Amino acid sequence: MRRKLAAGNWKMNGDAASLDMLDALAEGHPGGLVDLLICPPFTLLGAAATRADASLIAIGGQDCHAAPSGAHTGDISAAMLKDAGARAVILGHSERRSDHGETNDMVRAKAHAAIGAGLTAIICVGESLAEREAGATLEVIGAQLAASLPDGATGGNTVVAYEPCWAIGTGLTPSTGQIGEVHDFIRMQLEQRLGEETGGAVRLLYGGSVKGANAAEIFAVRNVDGALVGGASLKAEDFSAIVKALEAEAKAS
Ligand SMILES: O=C[C@H](O)COP(=O)(O)O
Repeated sequence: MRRKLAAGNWKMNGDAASLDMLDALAEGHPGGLVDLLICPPFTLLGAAATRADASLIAIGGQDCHAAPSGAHTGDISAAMLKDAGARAVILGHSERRSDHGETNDMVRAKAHAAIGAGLTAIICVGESLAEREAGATLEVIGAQLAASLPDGATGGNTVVAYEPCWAIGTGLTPSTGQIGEVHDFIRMQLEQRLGEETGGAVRLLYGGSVKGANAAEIFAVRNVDGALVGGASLKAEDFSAIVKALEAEAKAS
């Protein structure tokens, strides 16, 4: 049985006052029915980890460098994330792929660094609108997954997030049928590559305009084990509505 995971990606948002949401989130969800992860910007990571220390909320980074240390101005290593209190790191988000030209090979190298440092690697994949309209979604996702997935991936060290680029921050979401098709496909690819047991243990998150209003129907889709949430993870109230829907699904399944 895969534990469900609600992960929040604050992207380039938030300041010290934003950390108050961690207290509210912990207070609203004390039971540990699902896993909770918040990924603030690097500047808030240490403070967030300290603030969340007494709660069941894990803190994660939004990126790391593939090298363990060295002359890489402006970058952060996986070990530095770990040292600051992170337990996971998002890798290959479409905004990193488009803003910074990150390739599948780079994502895979970063994932090896993350796992080596004891972090869970959250590998993001997703098609553009043009790719979906061209009927190439599964081909694109399959290629990204094959080349980005780290060697030695397990349910313990790797999570895969499906985030269609056209659904991120737009208010648009794929139909539940479209989400199910991609998640079933990713599950099949994972089982083929890692074996049924290990491939079946890797959690699959959906990301892209998840809100309290659409969370329940998305979480009911087979092979959706939770969400990677952007905008709606900044406020405790918004994120909590999503977590409640995931808790309800966890209870039902
Ligand atoms: O990492 C999160 C995703 O990019 C989703 O962002 P969003 O919930 O603001 O659409």
